[in-house]
Amino acid sequence: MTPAQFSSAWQTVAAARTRLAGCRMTDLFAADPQRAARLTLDVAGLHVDLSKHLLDDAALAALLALAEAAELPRWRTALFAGEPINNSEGRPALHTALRDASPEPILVNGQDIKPGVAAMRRQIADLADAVRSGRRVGASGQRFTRVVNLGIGGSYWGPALALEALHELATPDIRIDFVSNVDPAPLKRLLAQCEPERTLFLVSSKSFGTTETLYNYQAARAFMTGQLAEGVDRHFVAVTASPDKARALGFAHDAIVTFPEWVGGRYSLWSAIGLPAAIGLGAQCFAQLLEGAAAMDRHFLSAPPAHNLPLLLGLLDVWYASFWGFGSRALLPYDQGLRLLPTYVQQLAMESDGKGVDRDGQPLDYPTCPVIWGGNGNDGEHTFYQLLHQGPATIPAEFLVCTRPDVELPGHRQRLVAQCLAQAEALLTGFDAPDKPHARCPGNRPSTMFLLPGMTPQLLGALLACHEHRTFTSGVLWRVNPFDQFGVELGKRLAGTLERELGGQGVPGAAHDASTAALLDSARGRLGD
Ligand SMILES: O=P(O)(O)OC[C@H]1O[C@](O)(CO)[C@@H](O)[C@@H]1O
Repeated sequence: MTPAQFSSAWQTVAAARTRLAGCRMTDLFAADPQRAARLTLDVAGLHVDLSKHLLDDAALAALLALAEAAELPRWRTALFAGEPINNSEGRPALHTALRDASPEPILVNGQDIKPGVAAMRRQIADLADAVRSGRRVGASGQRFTRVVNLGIGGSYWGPALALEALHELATPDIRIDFVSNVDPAPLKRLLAQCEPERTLFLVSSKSFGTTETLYNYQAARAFMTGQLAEGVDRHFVAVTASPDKARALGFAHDAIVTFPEWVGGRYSLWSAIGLPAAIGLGAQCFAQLLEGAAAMDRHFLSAPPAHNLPLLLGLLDVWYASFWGFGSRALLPYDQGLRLLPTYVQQLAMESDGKGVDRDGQPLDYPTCPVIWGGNGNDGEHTFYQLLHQGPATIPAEFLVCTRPDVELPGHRQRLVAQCLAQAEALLTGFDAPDKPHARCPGNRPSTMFLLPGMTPQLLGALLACHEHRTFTSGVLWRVNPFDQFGVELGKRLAGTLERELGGQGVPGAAHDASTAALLDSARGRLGD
């Protein structure tokens, strides 16, 4: 791609946007009876309707041309081949290799990584089986009935989401808990409830340098040391890409499960970070999750662009954020088990594409990642949908509902599906009330609809991989590096300084703005009480 080609393709999309300024989606449907069918895809078990979007064929063609001009096919090949596309950190982003069952080698620095991946998968399966079967027990010989994952961000959301989404498949014999943040209350409450002899802690951190996780580890370790006469080590396993740091904290070689540095934190569910899910759901179920993701990988690699689900979703994300100026996107699962999906995607998309400079550090002159937000769709109807329907801003919505047989509580699922479909219809068609402006819904608000036939490990894997690849697609079009996250570092550094100051230590060179200095003084007095 030359900058001129890219810029010309960008201008063509901008012109399409200008042309569609007053377009009504209902007119697009009226002009093309096949629109719904043409813009609905069935991929890896996901049935996805993309027809309710502010997009006609010419605009779609312009977006597809922009993807070509941004060299999306070349970047996609580079992603899967393990090229160091995370250029600021000089490494590949090979989450796809974690679920690739093909025999072809993938070389990183001249070495085939596949045997290492296979060994990690065996280690995950062995540990999960050992805990579930009671082969691995605590210091007093008792089976583990509770596993506590200490980890945050990517070392938390993925396994927590998988366990909630697939709760029907989880063993009732082992309770899996997560403690992520450094707020003392959740860990204290959990420690008060747990039976130390039957509790296993997983200390999950790619870097093994994340303060929240290390604080929680130290507290949990101190608690267990006070409770058990001996054998505390048997109750802690480190899951990390930095085994040296775990060893430095006293973890023995056989108490460390490692995964490769080239797995990004927010892409790490498929690695040993998925261990809580493998223990709760079983190794076979975990393997099926990876199979589903691999099916989406194959689709993303091989489907023609106009029928490629993650690619089209990524294009729509760019279309709305950069060309229409829509500043947020709502994820609305009508499924209690997918309660954490918006948060998971929030980290995935916002930490990946929330950038203001391109891969080479040059400032961008267009908006990139919108704010991703959302929550359970049915609860949302009674909480924030008012703003979706009548607020002044357009917020593209993404609905998801499972259409499995209505047998759990007769009538409930049918009603749930009806409500989900109704909201998308209402956003599209709106409601005219000439004499009552406060009752008028403008409509013409875009949405995507995902129908899933149920919730299985394969479907969940495909869904999450779809979000990964759409995030990658939009990142390529925005020309950002989706695999670093330097923006989170500044706050961590400042917190280190403030923490020492709150503790009464002087920090040479520390200087604060007047507001922070005053707050520091107030807080210092109160913390000391
Ligand atoms: O797994 P780690 O290294 O503890 O990091 C936790 C999270 O912190 C982040 O680095 C952001 O601070 C995320 O990218 C990551 O998922």
